[in-house]
Amino acid sequence: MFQTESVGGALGGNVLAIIWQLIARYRARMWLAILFGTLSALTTILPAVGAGFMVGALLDGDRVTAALWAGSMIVGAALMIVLFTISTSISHLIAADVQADQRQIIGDKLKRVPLGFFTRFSAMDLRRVLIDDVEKLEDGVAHLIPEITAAYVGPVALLVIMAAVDWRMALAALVPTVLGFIFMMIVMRDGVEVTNRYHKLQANIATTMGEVVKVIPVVKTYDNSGSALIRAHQAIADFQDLITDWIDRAVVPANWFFLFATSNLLVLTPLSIYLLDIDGTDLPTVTFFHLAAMSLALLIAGLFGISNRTRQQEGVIARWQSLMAYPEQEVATTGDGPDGSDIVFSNVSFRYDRALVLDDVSFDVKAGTSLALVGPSGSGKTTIGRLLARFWDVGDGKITIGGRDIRAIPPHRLAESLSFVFQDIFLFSRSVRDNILIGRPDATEEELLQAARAARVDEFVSRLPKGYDTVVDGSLSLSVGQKQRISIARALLRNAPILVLDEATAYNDPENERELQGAIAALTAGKTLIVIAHRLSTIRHCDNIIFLDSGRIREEGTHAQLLALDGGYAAQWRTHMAAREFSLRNRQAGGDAS
Ligand SMILES: Nc1ncnc2c1ncn2[C@@H]1O[C@H](COP(=O)(O)OP(=O)(O)OP(=O)(O)O)[C@@H](O)[C@H]1O
Repeated sequence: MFQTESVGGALGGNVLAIIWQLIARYRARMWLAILFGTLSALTTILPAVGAGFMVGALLDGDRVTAALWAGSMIVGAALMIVLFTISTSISHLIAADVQADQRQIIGDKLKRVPLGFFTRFSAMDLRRVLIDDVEKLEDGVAHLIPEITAAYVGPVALLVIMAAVDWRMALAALVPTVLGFIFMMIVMRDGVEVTNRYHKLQANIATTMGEVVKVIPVVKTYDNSGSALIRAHQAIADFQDLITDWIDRAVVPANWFFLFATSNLLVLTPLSIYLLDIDGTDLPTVTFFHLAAMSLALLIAGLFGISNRTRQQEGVIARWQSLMAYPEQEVATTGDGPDGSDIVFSNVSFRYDRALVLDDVSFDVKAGTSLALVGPSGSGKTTIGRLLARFWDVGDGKITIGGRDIRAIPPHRLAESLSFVFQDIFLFSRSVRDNILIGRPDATEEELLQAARAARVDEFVSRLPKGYDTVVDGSLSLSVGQKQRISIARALLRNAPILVLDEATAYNDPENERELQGAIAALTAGKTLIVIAHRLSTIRHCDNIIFLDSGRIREEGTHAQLLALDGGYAAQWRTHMAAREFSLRNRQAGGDAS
C-alpha cells in the first residue's frame, strides 16, 4: 500500500502549500474565488451593523428608517450567500480541472514506472489513489483554499470594526473564543494523533474488506470463515476500540471548543449592561456587539473545521506524493531494436528490497536455442524472466538481446522481440477475439484463427454463444486451462523471436496437455526460448538447463550432463520421477477399479 504516515507526518501544515502548487495553472481564477469568498465573509458584519442602526432608529421613533435597516440586514445576508455561491462555483470548476489534471499526472506516472510496480501494488491501492483520493481532493481545492483566506480575514476584519467601535466589548467578545482555542490546542494535541489513527484504521478496514470479498470463494471452499476472516474482525475490533478513545480525545474536546467559542455572550452581556449604566454606551451599540459577537464565534469555529479537513487532505497528498516518488524507469525513446535474438545475462545481481534475489548470474542463450530455468521455489526463476522484459532493471551487471543492452532498446522495439506466457493470465472484459488480438492487433482473420486453432482455443470457442465475439466477463466462466490457451494463442499470434514460458502448461488437464505441448512446440520452433518450469519432463529436451538455488547458478548443462553430475538437478529429477510414477500408479488403480 502507498505510504500515508511518514510522508503525511512530514507534511504537517504544508498540505495547503502543496495543493496551492497543484492549482498553479488556475491561480488567477482561484484568486477570484478567494476574493468573492473573502467579500462573503466580510458581509457577515452587515446584519450586525443593520441591527444596531435599526434599534437606533426605533429608539428615535423613526419606524421607516428602522424598516429600511431591517431590510438591509436581509440584503446583507442574501449578499453573503450570493458572494459565497460565486466563490464556490468558481472553485468547483477549478477543482474539476485539477482532478482531471491529477488523473492525467497519475496516469503519466504509471506509464513511467517499471512494469514491476504493478506486481507490488494491488488494483485496490491504485484505485484508491486514482479514484478515491482524486475525489477527496475536491474538498481541498474547491473549499479549503478559497475558504481559508475568508476564514482568517473575516474574523480579523470583524474584530477591527468591533474594536474601532468599542475596544472593551470587542475584547469581551474575543476572550472566551481565544480561551476556547487555547483549550482546544492543549487538549487536541492528543486528538491529532488519535484522529490520524482513526483515518488510518478506517482505511485499513476498507483494504481488509476488499480482501475479504476476494477470498470469499477460498473461505467457502474450506469452510474456514473463523480463521480466514480474523484480519477483518481484527480491523473492525481495532476500529471499535479506537472509536471510544477518539470520541474522548478528539470529538468531546472539539465540542468543548464550540462551547467556549460561542459562549462569549456570557462575558459580553454583563459587560454591556454595566457599560450601559456607567458611561453612556447606547443600546444600538450593544445590539451590534451581540450580533457581531455571535458572527465572530461562528467564523472562528469555521477555522476549527478547516484545520480538521486540512488533516484529512494530508492522507490524500501523502499517498499521491508516495506514488510520485516511486522510482521511474529510464527508457530510450530512439534507437535500434535488438540485432538478433541472442540473450546474454552478464553478472546480473538484483534485489527487490534488501535481500539479494539474483547473485552474479551469467548465462547466454544463443538465437534459436532453448534454456530451461529450474530450481526450488523462490530461487529466482520468474525474476530472471521479468528482468528480461524490464519489469525492473538489474542492480548490477547487464542483460543484452542481440548484443544490445535492453536498457538502450526503445520499449516498443523490446516488446516486439519478446512474447510471454505468464503464470497469471489477464483477460480483458472484451471479446475472445480482442483478447487474442492483443498479441498483434493488425493480424488478419486467417492468422487469428490459425493461432487459435494451434492453441486449441477454437474447440471451446465454437461452443460459446457468440463464438469469438463472446465477451470475456463475469458471466462467462472459462476454466484456467481455457484462459491459458487464449494466452498461448496471443503469444502465437505475436510470433516474436524470443519466447518466455512461465509454467505455461501447469494448469492444463492431462488430456489437453499433450495437444497443448504440440502447440507450444509449433510456437517455439525456431525461437529463442526460455522456459521457467517445475515439471521437469517438459524441459528435458532443452538445449541447456540452469539449476538455480537462492539466486545463484549452481549447475548448468544438458539434461544428461546434469543427471551425470548427480547434484541438485538430479535430486529434483528423481523426486519428479517418483511423483510421476506415484500419480501414474494411482491413475491405473483408478482405471482398474472402474
Ligand atoms: N515483487 C516482489 N517483491 C519482493 N520480493 C519478490 C517479488 N517477487 C518475488 N520476490 C522474491 O524474490 C525471490 C525469488 O522469487 P521468484 O518468483 O523469482 O522465484 P521462483 O524461483 O520463480 O519461485 P516459484 O517457483 O515459486 O515461482 C523470492 O524470495 C520471492 O519472495
